[in-house]
Amino acid sequence: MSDDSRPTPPGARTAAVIPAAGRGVRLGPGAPKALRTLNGTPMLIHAVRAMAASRAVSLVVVVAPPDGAAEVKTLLDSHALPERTEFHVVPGGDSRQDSVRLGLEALPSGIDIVLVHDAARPLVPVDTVDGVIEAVRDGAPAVVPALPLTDTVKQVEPAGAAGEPEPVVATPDRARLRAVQTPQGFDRATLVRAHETVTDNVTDDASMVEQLGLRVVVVPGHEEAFKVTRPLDLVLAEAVLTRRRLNDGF
Ligand SMILES: Nc1ccn([C@@H]2O[C@H](COP(=O)(O)OP(=O)(O)OP(=O)(O)O)[C@@H](O)[C@H]2O)c(=O)n1
Ligand SMILES: C[C@](O)(CO)[C@H](O)COP(=O)(O)O
Repeated sequence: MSDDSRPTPPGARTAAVIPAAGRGVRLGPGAPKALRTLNGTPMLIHAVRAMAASRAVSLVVVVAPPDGAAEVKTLLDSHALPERTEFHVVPGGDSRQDSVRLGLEALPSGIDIVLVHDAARPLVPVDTVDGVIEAVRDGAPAVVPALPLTDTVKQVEPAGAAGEPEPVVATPDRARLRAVQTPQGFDRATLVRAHETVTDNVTDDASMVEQLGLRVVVVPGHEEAFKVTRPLDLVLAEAVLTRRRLNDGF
C-alpha cells in the first residue's frame, strides 16, 4: 500500500478550509458573494455552520476577500457558532486555487484530514460532510461528493465569433458523468503536495490530485449542496432555508 492510500488513523483530526474570497461576478453587482445574505444571514455563516455541524470538524479556516479579513472576523464573532470548533480567518488570493493554498498554509500541525468547501455552497447537509470524511478515513486520498447529471451534455467546438452557433462534436455518455460538489475531502499531505506540484488553473482541488496520478473517489452528493452562482440560485437557497425552518417547526 502506498503512503497516499494508507487508512487515516481513527483519531485523525479534521479541518475545513472555506474559500470565500471570490467576488461573485456571475451573481451581479454588490458585496462579495460570501457576505451576501440568505434569509438575513450571510452565506458564509451558513457555510461555516454547515462545516461545524460535523462533530469530526475541529477547526474551520475561512479564506476571506483579500482586504476583508477583519470584517469576516467581526462577522464570525457576531454570530452563534458551536463552541467545540475553532475558527481562523486568513486573507485570500486572486483565484480559488490561490485562496485554498493560503488556507492550507494556515493549518496547524495535528490536522490529518482537510475538507475544502466553497462558501458558495452554504446549504450542504451534515450527512454529506460526514460521508466525505468517512471515505477519507477509510483510506481514499481524495473524495468528491457528486450527483448524476439530469441534463444531456453536448461537447462543442470552442466558440468562433460572438453570437455564432457552436457546432456539436460529441454527446458524452451521461451515465458516466458526475456533477461534483464540495466539501471535497483529502488526506492533508496529499492535498498539500497537489497544491505544491500542480500549476495549471483548475476548477476543483480533486483534479489536482488526479494530476498526481492518485486515486480520487466519488461519494453521494446532495441536491441542497448546489453552488450559489447566478441570481436564481439565491431564490432557490432562500426557499430551501424556508422549507427547513417549516420542517423544523420554528
Ligand atoms: N479568488 C477567489 C475566487 C473564488 N473563491 C471562492 O471559491 C468558491 C467557488 O467559486 P465561485 O462560486 O466560482 O465564486 P466566485 O469566484 O466568487 O464567482 P464568480 O466566478 O461568479 O466571480 C467561492 O466560495 C469563492 O468565494 C476564493 O476563495 N477566492
Ligand atoms: C469546486 C467546485 O465547487 C466544484 O463544482 C467548482 O468547480 C468551483 O466553482 P467554479 O464556478 O468552477 O469556480
